[in-house]
Amino acid sequence: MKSIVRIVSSARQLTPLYIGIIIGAVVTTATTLLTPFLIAQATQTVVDMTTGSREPAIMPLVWLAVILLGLMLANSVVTNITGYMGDQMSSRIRAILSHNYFHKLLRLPQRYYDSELTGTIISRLNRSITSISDFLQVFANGFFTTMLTVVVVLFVAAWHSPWLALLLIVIYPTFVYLTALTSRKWQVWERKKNQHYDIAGGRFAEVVGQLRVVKSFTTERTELDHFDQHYTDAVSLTKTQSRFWHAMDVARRGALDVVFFGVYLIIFVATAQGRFSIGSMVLLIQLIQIAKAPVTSMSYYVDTMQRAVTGSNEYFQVMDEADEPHNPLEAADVKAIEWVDRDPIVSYQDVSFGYDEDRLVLDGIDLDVHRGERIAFVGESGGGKTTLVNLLLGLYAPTSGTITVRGRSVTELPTRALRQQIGVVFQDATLFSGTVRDNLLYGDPNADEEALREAARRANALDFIERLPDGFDTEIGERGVKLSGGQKQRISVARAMLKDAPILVLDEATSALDTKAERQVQAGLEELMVGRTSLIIAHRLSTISAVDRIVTLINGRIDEVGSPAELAQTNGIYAQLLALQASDSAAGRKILRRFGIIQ
Ligand SMILES: Nc1ncnc2c1ncn2[C@@H]1O[C@H](COP(=O)(O)OP(=O)(O)OP(=O)(O)O)[C@@H](O)[C@H]1O
Repeated sequence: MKSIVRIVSSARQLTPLYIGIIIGAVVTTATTLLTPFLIAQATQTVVDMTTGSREPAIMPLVWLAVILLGLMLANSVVTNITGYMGDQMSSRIRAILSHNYFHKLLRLPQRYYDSELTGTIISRLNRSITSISDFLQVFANGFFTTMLTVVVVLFVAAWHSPWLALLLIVIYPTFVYLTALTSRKWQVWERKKNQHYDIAGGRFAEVVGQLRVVKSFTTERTELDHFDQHYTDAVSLTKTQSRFWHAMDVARRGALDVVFFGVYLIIFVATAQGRFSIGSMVLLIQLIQIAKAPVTSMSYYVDTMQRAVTGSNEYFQVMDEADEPHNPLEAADVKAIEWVDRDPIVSYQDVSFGYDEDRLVLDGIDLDVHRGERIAFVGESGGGKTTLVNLLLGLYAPTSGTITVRGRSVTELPTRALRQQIGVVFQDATLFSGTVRDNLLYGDPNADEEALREAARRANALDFIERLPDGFDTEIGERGVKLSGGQKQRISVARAMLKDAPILVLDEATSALDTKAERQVQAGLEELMVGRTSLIIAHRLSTISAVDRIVTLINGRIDEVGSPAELAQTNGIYAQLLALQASDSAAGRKILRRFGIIQ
């Protein structure tokens, strides 16, 4: 319940709508509640006229009918105005909650995503937000109406008979108590069901995103079976959950029916004994009918509320995760940062790091990268090359030691300012759906047509872009599926070119390309590296033969640092890999593969 209060207060700007809906609901209820009084009045008038205790006349009855019409019309209008406000509230609350959730996800550290599936994150968002907005709408429309109805019915009942009122007073809390008793158990099942939906949803998104892999391994059936299993489990949990809920509901309503039996009995007997007039009887019966509605719809309220409680708990579980140390959405005043532009531009000082507490991936790394230098990392696959770069980008903080960029510690720099200094070309050219232009503008949203063309030209991409059906405006599909590997890479090189950062990280992708495509991408990369400091994660010995220095890593430690010519002579990893590449033996290829040098 606390979490629902948190949700409502996090959307405080909707207060006028909340109030409008409450007022609307109260007016609607008032018009509904006045109707029985008028009908009772009309009934009594007719009875009095037919029994001769009043002069027969049409006009009083016409007036009563006209007032009834007025009430009904008012009811229709106000109901619809309230409905309109309810729609507004629910869509705005959806917008606010979704914004906050996405905003939060963009601020969460990389570590959070290491153990979460994208599909799970999405299905959790949809479920929690739908349940919360549904509840708020039901609550705003229903709660105050119910309270008002209950109060009016109790007063009118007490006016006629204290026993009647007493019976009714017992009903409401008993019903709420019985419902709450079953609710806790219901929620446990609901959480379990949601876990199944989340796992299935997570896998679903992963499979759809990598359908080529699934098709090539012909695992469609297995994937579908796993998916179905989660839904089958959820269905069987629902059976138990729903059977329990409805059995309890029968018990609750049964108890209620007994009480109403008593209420009706009192009314009938009292009227027969002449203690209530016919008009009073008609009034009371109608009011009891109205009073019954909130009690029976209470199950629905509680049901919606339960979903909202579970949903909002899940929502806040994400919202309460710790952010990245520096909010990457904060517009950092890059100009205000005092960079120390002396050599080295990047420095690792005794840096150690492990993703898990008990295993170091990097151990005591000391390395200075000089301005304008090209430096390549060579090491066994899983040896920590990407991790070195992850730390540089501030995606993870070193366990110990310091990394500086332009003289400033990475962990102390605003994330935005740090990442604006570093351009990255990822191994799997990570493009987005949309046009070629959209993807290039990702590097610099303000780039003009000329700048786009120039970057594309230098990245060796202009020719093929111009041959695309709509040139720069060609849609490239999800993650760029409509382009070849080499084309995607060249666009991602052009994108990095437009970002124009002084430091470059190249996670070499050329190993996945054929020789021609590799040459084209390599030419683009050469252009990109001009005038920048480049850190290259090497997957090809040929492409790193021209770097300034090579760093070899063994077991998370630096083994050797030197120029390609120097290292070719030392009999270290690099020299051995060169020799293996020349020999072309099967054993040699295996080792090269281990070093990620060949596929
Ligand atoms: N997000 C992560 N969570 C836990 N462990 C990780 C994570 N990323 C990498 N590792 C582990 O850290 C080690 C170093 O990984 P890293 O990606 O830095 O290697 P690499 O040298 O870049 O490998 P490759 O050349 O194959 O890309 C590996 O043992 C890997 O299993």
